[in-house]
Amino acid sequence: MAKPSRIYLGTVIHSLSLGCLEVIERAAVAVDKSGRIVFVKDTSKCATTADYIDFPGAEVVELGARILIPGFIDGHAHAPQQTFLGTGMHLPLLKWLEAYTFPKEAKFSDPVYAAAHYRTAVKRHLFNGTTTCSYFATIHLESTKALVDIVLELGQRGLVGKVNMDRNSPPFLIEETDTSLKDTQTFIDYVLTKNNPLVQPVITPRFIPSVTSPLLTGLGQLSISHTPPIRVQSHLSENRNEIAWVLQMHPENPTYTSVYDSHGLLHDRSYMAHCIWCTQSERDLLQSRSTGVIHCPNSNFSLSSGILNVRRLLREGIKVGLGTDVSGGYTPSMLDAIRQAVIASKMVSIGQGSDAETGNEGEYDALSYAEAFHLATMGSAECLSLGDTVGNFLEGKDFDALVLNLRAEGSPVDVFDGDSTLELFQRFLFVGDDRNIEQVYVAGKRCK
Ligand SMILES: Nc1nc2[nH]cnc2c(=O)[nH]1
Ligand SMILES: [Zn+2]
Repeated sequence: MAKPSRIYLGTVIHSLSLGCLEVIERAAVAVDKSGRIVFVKDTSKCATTADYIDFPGAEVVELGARILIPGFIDGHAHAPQQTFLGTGMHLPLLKWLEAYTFPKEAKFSDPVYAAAHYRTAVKRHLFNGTTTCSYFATIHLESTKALVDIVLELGQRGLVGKVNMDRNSPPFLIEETDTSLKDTQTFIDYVLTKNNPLVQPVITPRFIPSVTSPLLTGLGQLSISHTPPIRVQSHLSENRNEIAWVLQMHPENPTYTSVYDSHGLLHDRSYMAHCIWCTQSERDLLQSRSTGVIHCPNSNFSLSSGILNVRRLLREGIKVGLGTDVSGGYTPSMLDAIRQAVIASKMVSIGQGSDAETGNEGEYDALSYAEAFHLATMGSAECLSLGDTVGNFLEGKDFDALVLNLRAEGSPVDVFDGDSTLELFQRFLFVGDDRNIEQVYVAGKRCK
């Protein structure tokens, strides 16, 4: 057993599998000096206190009534888009990209501007309890390197992608095919040379309309030229006009999903945002490639894209995680993603005439709070190929954790006598905010 260097005493809640929460009212969580979890013990089952606190040199941290949960994992966010968060929400995807996104992202050609604004964005995610975030940057190499440096400096766990765009883009935000591929290679080398597991590169073609076939092919080859393959993230089947455009551009492919697949971009280290309108054959393809789906409900509502049937994906054995899609979604809060995922699933359920009262395991059953929490932690971890490292408090994983205080100064949550731990937890999920997230840890290091 590794030597505990710190032992947290408090209430633990984490997700072991979809819908299966473990609650330990009085737990001891031991963390070693490299930030790994040494053990999680239910102190009520220990014969003596020596079993969980008596370790030479270990600091004991008493959390009292505070609750310890795993950090949130945002499977899809655009770091430059924090600069126009909450604006342009009256437009659908393609118009929003033209009017808001592309002009704002062009400003990130300046690495100094980029560094200042990336710092604001990363802090905001971190302070909202996002311990791991999968970021899209922009097409700009130096600025994307700056994002990597900031993620490392602030202590977050980040998957970072230099965006590729070599067609159908405005003149102020487009690359040559060769430059795009070369810069992606340089970026990957830059991140891998850091030799820090907290930050990893992701191959990030923006979406099919923005990337030519030769570039997609080059990116697919680049991904599998590494062992294990470099992760791939993109957007898939988000908006119906986008899908029609892709099918018109790629008559050689039967579906949007098969365009990615035929360029070697779908594998078990790929994850695609949205996938709202994927047909059965596309879902079968995602499942057979073990590619994950990142559900971004706020964005799907805000850009009027559609409502994903998450239950169906889960029943079909497809990996599902949650994302904010800042700023298609108007908040970096994963608590909001949890809430909106629950509401989206209820809208699907109601639309199908499902009777929520029956509780039958149907194709359209809404998500429970425990299931939505699972998607925001373990679900995203599995999509991002981080399931063995983070997502819950199993021994040997990294201690990526949030300390919740429901009685914090200015808290939006009222606490009443007799509230059970699970009632308090549900209230945090639906009513709480960053004021309740008192402490944030990534690999054992405090970042808030
Ligand atoms: N939501 C969202 N969809 C996209 N599709 C292509 N680019 C984007 C983007 O920046 N946001
Ligand atoms: Zn997005």
